[in-house]
Amino acid sequence: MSVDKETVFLSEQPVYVSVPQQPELSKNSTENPQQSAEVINLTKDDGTCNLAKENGNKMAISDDVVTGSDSMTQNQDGIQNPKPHQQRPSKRRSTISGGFKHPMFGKRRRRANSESESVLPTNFLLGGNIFDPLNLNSLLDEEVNRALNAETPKSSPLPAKSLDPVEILIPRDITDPLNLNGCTRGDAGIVLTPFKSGGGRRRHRNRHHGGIAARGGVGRGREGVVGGIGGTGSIDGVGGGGGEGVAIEFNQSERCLAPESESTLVSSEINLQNSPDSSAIIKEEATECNFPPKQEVHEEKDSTQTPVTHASHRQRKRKRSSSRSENTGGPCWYKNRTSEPELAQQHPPNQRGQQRNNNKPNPRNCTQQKPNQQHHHQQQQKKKFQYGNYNQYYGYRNPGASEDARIRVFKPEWFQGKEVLDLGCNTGHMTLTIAKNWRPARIVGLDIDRALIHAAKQNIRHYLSEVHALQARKERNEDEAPDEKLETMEKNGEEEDKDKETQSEDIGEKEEGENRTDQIGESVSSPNKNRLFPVSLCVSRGPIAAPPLPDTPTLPPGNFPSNVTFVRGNYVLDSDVLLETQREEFDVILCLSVTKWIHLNWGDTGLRRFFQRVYRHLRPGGLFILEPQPWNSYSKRKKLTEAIYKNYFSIQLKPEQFSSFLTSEVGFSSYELLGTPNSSTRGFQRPIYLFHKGPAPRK
Ligand SMILES: C[S@@+](CC[C@H](N)C(=O)[O-])C[C@H]1O[C@@H](n2cnc3c(N)ncnc32)[C@H](O)[C@@H]1O
Repeated sequence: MSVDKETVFLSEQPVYVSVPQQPELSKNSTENPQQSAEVINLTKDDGTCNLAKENGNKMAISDDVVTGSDSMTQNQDGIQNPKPHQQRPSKRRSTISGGFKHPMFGKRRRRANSESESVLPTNFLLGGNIFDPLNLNSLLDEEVNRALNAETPKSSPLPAKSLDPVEILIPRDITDPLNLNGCTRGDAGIVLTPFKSGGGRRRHRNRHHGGIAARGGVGRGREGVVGGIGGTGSIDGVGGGGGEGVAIEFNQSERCLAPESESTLVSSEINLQNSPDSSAIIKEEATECNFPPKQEVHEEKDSTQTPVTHASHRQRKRKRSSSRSENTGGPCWYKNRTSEPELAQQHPPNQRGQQRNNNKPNPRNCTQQKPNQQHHHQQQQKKKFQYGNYNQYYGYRNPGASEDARIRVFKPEWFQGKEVLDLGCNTGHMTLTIAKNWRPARIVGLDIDRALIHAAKQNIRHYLSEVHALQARKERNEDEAPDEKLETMEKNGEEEDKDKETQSEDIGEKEEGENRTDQIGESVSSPNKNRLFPVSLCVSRGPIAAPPLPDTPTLPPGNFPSNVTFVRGNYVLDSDVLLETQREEFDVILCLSVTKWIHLNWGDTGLRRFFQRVYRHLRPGGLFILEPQPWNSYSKRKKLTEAIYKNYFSIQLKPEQFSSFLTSEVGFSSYELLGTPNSSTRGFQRPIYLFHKGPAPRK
């Protein structure tokens, strides 16, 4: 309750009120608790007002303090206290404007119905009283508040302050807090909960990480098989010295999608949750040629559109920080959560994070790692990517899921209707782009890393969903009744006109207008509107599952996705003898940014064998597309494993000698430089060569 605002002095004389400055008030009120106490007593604990009882009906109500020599006395401390005054009840008091007039005193308004006596409220909350029912005075000043509310009526207690932090939900896009513009820009609909990192709203691991794995998480049941593409041909080589040395079996039909279940979930985690380590290393790799550090990507992609491993900047950041919190002894719940330990083990914290941790022992650490354990951990971590098997490779290579610039130096006719092998396909984005856009009769993505192959298989569905969306749009345009078509055209025209007024004349303008109309049609007026997953559900439930893969027999051969297969295997054979068994099988073989890893892991011998196998694997007239990493990029990776270290120092066949080796020793008839495609990360800007295998010799 407030002293200054509600000070009530009882006097025989009318009291006049002035308004002194606030600081004095607060001083008085705090320095003279006695005075306050008297005033506080005006309201009983039970909330009833005692004025009438104690002082009859004589009182003055001041908005501040009663002043005037006759109205002030000095107390023992020399502080002026107002003299008690008797007051004539009927005389209207002069108060400052807005001051409270006690309904019982002063000039009363005549009531129409004199029978009904006014009934004063007796119960107040939050420190309020009859003079300041809402306890607004407490807002005036911290000190005043403290003094005034030192004691409040029992019936009107102050609320106990909650110790729980207030949860604040911050929309990703402040200009579109409800994400009405669509679930674009990554996980735009996800809100942050700054205080409750451990609880509250948490990212659901299988829902909205964008991309296929997330969709896979939503999908149920067994997926269809991607056309029996494994086919009849055979890459019957035997797994080589590195990796798991598993033979590549092309004889069986390869199931392109694992049954949707745990494996899908694991995959999504691998790609979207637990990849900080990988990204850190890729980043290093991209910068290892003395290039400036990679630009951070701020563009966020539609979460429903972002395939696995096209992790957005924000996702990566989050991952990095989650990894960091783990490294720095984050809360124990992380490790205790079911399924997390396995993942944590799969993707151990990055080295830098651990070093940070070494310096600052964290008392919250659940289990402190011993130094040699940590060393082991680091070794494990390094081994993890010893083949360049980064699981966020494309996120860094093509930030924001942008187009892979390398595709521009390729010609569609090299692939159309051809049999293609993509060596070291990683999560399959290049493979899938070619499969979808250029319709090779068959394209096989091969990688040594099982998890990457699994992710690549999941990514088929993502690319397929794009195809479906395109088809749906086409169908809709065809289905549209003439009237509707006209309407749409009118709408288009209106939009374009508006655009023209406000935008500069550029060619993208019209396309944008059309797109928007498409989207409007899709979500509002289209008969097929239910094909589009509503934005609100995207936000609340995560993106819709990508379409399941169709059954092979229903698809014509060469059509996407029946033309694509992913296979796990090591392309480096165990011995040269095995080369003899290699049959011609492909028209085109891609080897993009793989040679360094072959070279480091298997040395010159392994790389030579690798090239020999490629040559033998190609049909006459075949093409070998090669993007080698430069020699100066090798040194940073030389300490990954002992074998790599040894190999690094024994390498004689440097990348700049590859072309002459391939033509003079392996047998390629000619080669050409296709170009050095631009990359936002200069470390990825590498020359790409095309080697020709000569035609079959005439018999
Ligand atoms: C740096 S990534 C390049 C990815 C892809 N070719 C591109 O540039 O778009 C290298 C890939 O080669 C794979 N790899 C390394 N050694 C391999 C081998 N012996 N056999 C098959 N794949 C291998 C790695 O797992 C990794 O995914």
